[in-house]
Amino acid sequence: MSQIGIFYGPQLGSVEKVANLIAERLGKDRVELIPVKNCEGSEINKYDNVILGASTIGKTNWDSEYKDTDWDVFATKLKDASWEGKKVAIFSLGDHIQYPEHFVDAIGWIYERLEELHAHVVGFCPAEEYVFTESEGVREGMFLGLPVDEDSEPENTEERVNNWVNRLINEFGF
Ligand SMILES: Cc1cc2nc3c(=O)[nH]c(=O)nc-3n(C[C@H](O)[C@H](O)[C@H](O)COP(=O)(O)O)c2cc1C
Repeated sequence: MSQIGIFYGPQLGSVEKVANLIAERLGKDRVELIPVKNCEGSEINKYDNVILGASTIGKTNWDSEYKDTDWDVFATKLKDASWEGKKVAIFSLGDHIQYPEHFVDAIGWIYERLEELHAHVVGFCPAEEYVFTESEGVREGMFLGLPVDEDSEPENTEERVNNWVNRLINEFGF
């Protein structure tokens, strides 16, 4: 059994690229990559530690019946997993130039759901390392996960991922 499941969506874009980079840095022997499309929440139970990766796309409403993105559906299935004893980390792709007032809001949307489920979330990042106006992903000066901006500052992605993974290795307890 792999120890870490990286559940990510959508496929074929920047989220998938960053999911792969995180998997490489963690070491592919301890990681499995799972697209959230058509995935059941109970799949999460197979892993000791979990990473959830999403893009932030406008005003998606993950609570509604309206099913638009892979995450609209999967977010409603997080409650089907057992979160006890697991550690979970979040990353989101966003664009701090085009969407400075909603930068990586998806981090906040996912965090709120995990909070309701009493999941143990790790992998926070200092907000001062980013330029943006507002984000639902920030509390008390920290992003509640890793923001990555492949649209407007891709040159920072590798270093951001490396630093985050180094912290995660500690926080996951390897
Ligand atoms: C319609 C649309 C809305 C977006 N809204 C936001 C947003 O509110 N906040 C943000 O940080 N990025 C926003 N973005 C930027 C995307 O999150 C970014 O391009 C991301 O890398 C897309 O991931 P993907 O290539 O895996 O699809 C938006 C992009 C699009 C196309």
